[in-house]
Amino acid sequence: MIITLTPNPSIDRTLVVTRLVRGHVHRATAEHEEPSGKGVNVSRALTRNGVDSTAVLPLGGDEGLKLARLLDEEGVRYRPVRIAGPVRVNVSLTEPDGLATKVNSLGPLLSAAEVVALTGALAELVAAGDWVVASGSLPRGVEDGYYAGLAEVVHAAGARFALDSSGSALRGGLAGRPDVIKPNIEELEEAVGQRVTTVGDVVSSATALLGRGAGSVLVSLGSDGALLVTADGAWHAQAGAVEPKSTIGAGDALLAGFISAGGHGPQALAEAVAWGTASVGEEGSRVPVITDRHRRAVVLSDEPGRNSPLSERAARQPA
Ligand SMILES: Nc1ncnc2c1ncn2[C@@H]1O[C@H](COP(=O)(O)OP(=O)(O)OP(=O)(O)O)[C@@H](O)[C@H]1O
Ligand SMILES: O=P(O)(O)OC[C@@]1(O)O[C@H](CO)[C@@H](O)[C@@H]1O
Repeated sequence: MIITLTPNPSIDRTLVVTRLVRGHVHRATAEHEEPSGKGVNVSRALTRNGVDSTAVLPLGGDEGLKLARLLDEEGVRYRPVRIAGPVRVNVSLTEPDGLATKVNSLGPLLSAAEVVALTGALAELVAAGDWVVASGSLPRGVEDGYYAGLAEVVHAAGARFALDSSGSALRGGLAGRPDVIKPNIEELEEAVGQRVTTVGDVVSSATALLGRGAGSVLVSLGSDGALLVTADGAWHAQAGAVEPKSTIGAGDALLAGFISAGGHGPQALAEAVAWGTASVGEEGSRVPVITDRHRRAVVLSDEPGRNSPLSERAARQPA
């Protein structure tokens, strides 16, 4: 089974606006809400595509009740850990071209007992052969080394551990020797302290993270697809740039696809990119149904063109 753990889940509220102007009052032309947080999105994508998954998450307050109801509506299986503080609400302001401006709330402060209960809930569920995907920011009250400790619990049970986080939570998690990590370009740069502008830079930065404990590194590159870097080599997969409706949660869909296909090797990378590409065709944090059309669009290469510039970086260069 694939278990996800999201220490800081959210309700994602999307407000569609015609054009965002700083300092102005905006009237939403449409709005919707989804149950979210990175690991929750992974479980939702797996469930929507018929892959067995359980989401472990802290739930508190009226927002926690609402999140549970939204998960029930999507048929997502979850194991709630009751906490005193309310689940956060993250807001996205989305413009017609798909560009989203996002404000993520801090989330609740977890007590020491609540943190122990969260880890305990996972420890009870995990069994040999499972994958555990731990994702997202750590709420207040949870130490930077939390994901490393979680990795130890997972490995002791004979299961494998995937980590998708950022900043000090990601850096701290490397000590637990996660089997796979899934940074995007900014998270990769932040983890190695170096700017990344070409495919070659991605490979060398990801290789540095292998040296710091990661078993493999799946780097999401936005419209350039994704790179998988392991001790055995590097592979690139891409399905061609599309006009995105929303890229929120695309990285979560990518990771869901990768783990659903076994969590290692080039074929899992190709499946991951099919899921990531399908995701950008959905609004807000909605999760996609993956079809053979998405799979056929993926081009896999075992010789990534190292001098190729990253499109998202090139787009930001001064003219
Ligand atoms: N414009 C695009 N065209 C085609 N595919 C895209 C585009 N943007 C993203 N993708 C697909 O989605 C995957 C994940 O995207 P991205 O790199 O933006 O993830 P992310 O920053 O981790 O996202 P998030 O944190 O919001 O989940 C990419 O690896 C790619 O397969
Ligand atoms: O604040 P975190 O935990 O880093 O990220 C949370 C979040 O931005 O990630 C998901 C997209 O990946 C969203 O659904 C959610 O709002």
